[in-house]
Amino acid sequence: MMQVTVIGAGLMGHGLAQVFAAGGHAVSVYDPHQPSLDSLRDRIRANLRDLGEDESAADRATPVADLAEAVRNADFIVEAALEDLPVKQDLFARIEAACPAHAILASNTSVIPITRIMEGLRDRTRALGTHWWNPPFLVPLVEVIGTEWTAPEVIERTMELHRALGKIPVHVKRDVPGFVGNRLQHALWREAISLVENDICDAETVDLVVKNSFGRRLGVLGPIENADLVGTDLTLAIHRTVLPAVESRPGPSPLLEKLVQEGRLGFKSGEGFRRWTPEQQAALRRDIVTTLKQARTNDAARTKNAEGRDDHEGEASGSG
Ligand SMILES: NC(=O)c1ccc[n+]([C@@H]2O[C@H](COP(=O)([O-])OP(=O)(O)OC[C@H]3O[C@@H](n4cnc5c(N)ncnc54)[C@H](O)[C@@H]3O)[C@@H](O)[C@H]2O)c1
Repeated sequence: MMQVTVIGAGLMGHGLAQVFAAGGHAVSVYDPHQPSLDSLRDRIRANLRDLGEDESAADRATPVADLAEAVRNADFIVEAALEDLPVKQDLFARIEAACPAHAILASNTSVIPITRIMEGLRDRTRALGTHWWNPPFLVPLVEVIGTEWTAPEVIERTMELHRALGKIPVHVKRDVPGFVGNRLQHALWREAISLVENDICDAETVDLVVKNSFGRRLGVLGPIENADLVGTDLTLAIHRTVLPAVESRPGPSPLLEKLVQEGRLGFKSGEGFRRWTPEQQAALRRDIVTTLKQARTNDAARTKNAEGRDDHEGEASGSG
């Protein structure tokens, strides 16, 4: 078991601390905002209760108000503070000055290149990105992003650490903005917003289309699998017609800029592209958690079935 430090006790930080603690690690959590530290264990306990898991894992997460103390004995440090480059650069400089020489340093940034965050460090071979998804205890993927300086064994040890937690770590070979997941996700959002901006359909229709068509399959059929399934020849024919027509603007949509200028910020103001009552917001949040929990149950059942098949095959070949 390792000594893990999580920097930032917000939405992602408390969830990461929960997963490491549930995995048996001792976890220190640093945040400069004392109320976030005070509520840390209660938030983790509430999540574990909701998942039907052992709440005592929360006791392995220790809030620490001093950064140097939080990282002093760490083997693995992951930062989940604000999505702000100077804040992250400053944090890693202070972390490097106080942590052991063997500790691995990771950032959970959503889209900022890891190279930019880690460029000022003395030892950049032990620094990398680990990009989790919200909620961290229900979404399995963690993108592990190396820079040109990251040592291969640091990538491998980080992949192994997350695999042992039951996560699905993937190695992103080049440190590009948005890594893999957010590039794919925001390519879709760009087109979604463009369809509304160009009055091809309304905002509600975009969501209805995605949720009731290819969105239904996405959990079991990735885009590359799908291209192979229908055939690369059909995919090529479709791309020749569709790609010249889809949005290719290199910056944000003017419609998105306008919404933000007008204070139409989505859930937090009650209106964004669409209007949202508090009841609708609560219902959507509930649906997300219910669906993700169901997906987790399905994953566990699939793994159990696969193990059962392996045992059976083993028996069959053994007796054959
Ligand atoms: N929210 C998501 O879905 C999501 C998913 C993946 C990655 N991320 C990334 O994870 C990071 C955290 O996001 P979040 O959604 O948890 O944000 P959040 O606002 O919920 O939490 C950020 C926390 O950082 C703390 N903080 C502020 N300044 C700090 C400092 N100098 N040192 C340490 N902690 C500090 C704040 O007090 C707060 O508790 C961001 O980089 C974000 O882009 C977010």
